Amino acid sequence: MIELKYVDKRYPTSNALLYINSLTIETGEIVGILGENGSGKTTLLKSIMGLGELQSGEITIAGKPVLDQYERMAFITEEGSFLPNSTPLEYGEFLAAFFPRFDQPYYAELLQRYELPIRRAIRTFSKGQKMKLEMSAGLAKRADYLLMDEPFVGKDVFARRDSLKLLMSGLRGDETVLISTHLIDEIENVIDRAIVLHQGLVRADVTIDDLREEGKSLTDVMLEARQSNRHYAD
Ligand SMILES: Nc1ncnc2c1ncn2[C@@H]1O[C@H](COP(=O)(O)OP(=O)(O)OP(=O)(O)O)[C@@H](O)[C@H]1O
Repeated sequence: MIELKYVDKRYPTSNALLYINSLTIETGEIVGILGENGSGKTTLLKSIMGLGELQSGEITIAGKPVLDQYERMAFITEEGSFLPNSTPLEYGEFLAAFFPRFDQPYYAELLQRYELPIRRAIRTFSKGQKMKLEMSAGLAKRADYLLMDEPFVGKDVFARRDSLKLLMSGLRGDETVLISTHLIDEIENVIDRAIVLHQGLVRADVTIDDLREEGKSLTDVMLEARQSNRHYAD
């Protein structure tokens, strides 16, 4: 379970803020973090990962501070956490040294499944190949908490479907997953719950089951979140 209480995050060089009074993500939930550019998605994921200091508030993972749970977490971002001059093989060795749970046979299996050249420097990979590598590494960490920041951005529709399939087929099923994305249509059938941020505040928090019962789509929720902001701003 991920719990945020009175989280206040600001940057010294901008007016941007993230403020979350109370938010609980249950174990095993797959949650979409949605919102316009600059709404705070990355800031939220980074804060949960313990990257950057909070002004106030507390974030716990299974009741413990984030930094105590680091080896149970994987952060998958478009920027990539790999070492560009290394090869996938070297990167795997590096990860195995740092993450006791790192599953090298599974990593090798994923690299093979995605036909990645294991002995070539990662910097020479295409964007799609880098993302597949990043996801393979993230999944092979056998993490309990997977945080993914815009994993599908900049990819053509086929690469996006591939990435989504890779993600879903690689899960054990009991992981807690947070995915920030702008791809509402792609994600709707994958997530259990959607959290919509706007200007650093949670504007909507809905389960997909409830949405379906109400006959609404995620696009409707996004629009409502934006309109509620207009009233708020007025
Ligand atoms: N290091 C930083 N220093 C100053 N301001 C920052 C920093 N990082 C983010 N911000 C600001 O915080 C706000 C939220 O940014 P964030 O990257 O969390 O948004 P996002 O929802 O992930 O956006 P996008 O969809 O464009 O990736 C923005 O106004 C951004 O300019």
